[in-house]
Amino acid sequence: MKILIATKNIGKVKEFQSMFKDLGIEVISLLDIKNSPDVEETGVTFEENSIIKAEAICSIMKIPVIADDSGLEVDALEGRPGVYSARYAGSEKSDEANMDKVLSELRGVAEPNRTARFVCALAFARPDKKTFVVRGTCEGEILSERRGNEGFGYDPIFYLPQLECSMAELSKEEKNKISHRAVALQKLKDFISKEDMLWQKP
Ligand SMILES: O=c1nc[nH]c2c1ncn2[C@H]1C[C@H](O)[C@@H](COP(=O)(O)OP(=O)(O)OP(=O)(O)O)O1
Ligand SMILES: [Mg+2]
Repeated sequence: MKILIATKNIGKVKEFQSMFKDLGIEVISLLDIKNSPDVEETGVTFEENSIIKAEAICSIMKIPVIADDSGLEVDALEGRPGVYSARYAGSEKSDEANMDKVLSELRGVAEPNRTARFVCALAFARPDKKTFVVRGTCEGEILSERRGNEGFGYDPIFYLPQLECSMAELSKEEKNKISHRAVALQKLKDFISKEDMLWQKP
């Protein structure tokens, strides 16, 4: 079985591949499809954007699609960069420039006020069915400099107090146990298996 993830972010694709491996499900993405469209993220919430991306690609491809809209919410910045996380420092979508911008905006902010969370909305769109959307979060703090080389995006500046390391210091397997994406995907799996049980009722 194959599932299409409506994303062009290689970091997300690798995490989904790893998280679906145990189910024997092969993950493909928009990076495997020639001339796949860029869907504009016009929503104001993660949920809205994930639904827009999933439904746009589902209506073109006519197969079930999962889309991920995710980002970083920093409390001292009133929730920014939020849904603008990917384009925070400009439309060219640079992880390095985005991290630099958050670090400089938080310069001088003391540790107890550097709380933040990663948020992930996953929308599951299917032809002729109602789209289902879930949210997962992961709480942490913003470091004052980068730590670690794993993961992608804002991982090097995101500190996990319980684990006493940054998200970029975790292996892929460790990140996929605790991340916002893993929490959301578990909710989606629960939904899909419940639905399966309903179908199987005599
Ligand atoms: O686990 C994560 N670890 C670190 N950073 C993360 C993570 N998850 C999302 N992020 C950041 C990356 C990007 O700045 C934004 C997502 O933006 P978002 O529009 O959902 O994704 P994207 O434009 O890279 O790819 P696409 O829209 O094709 O799925 O949040
Ligand atoms: Mg995007």
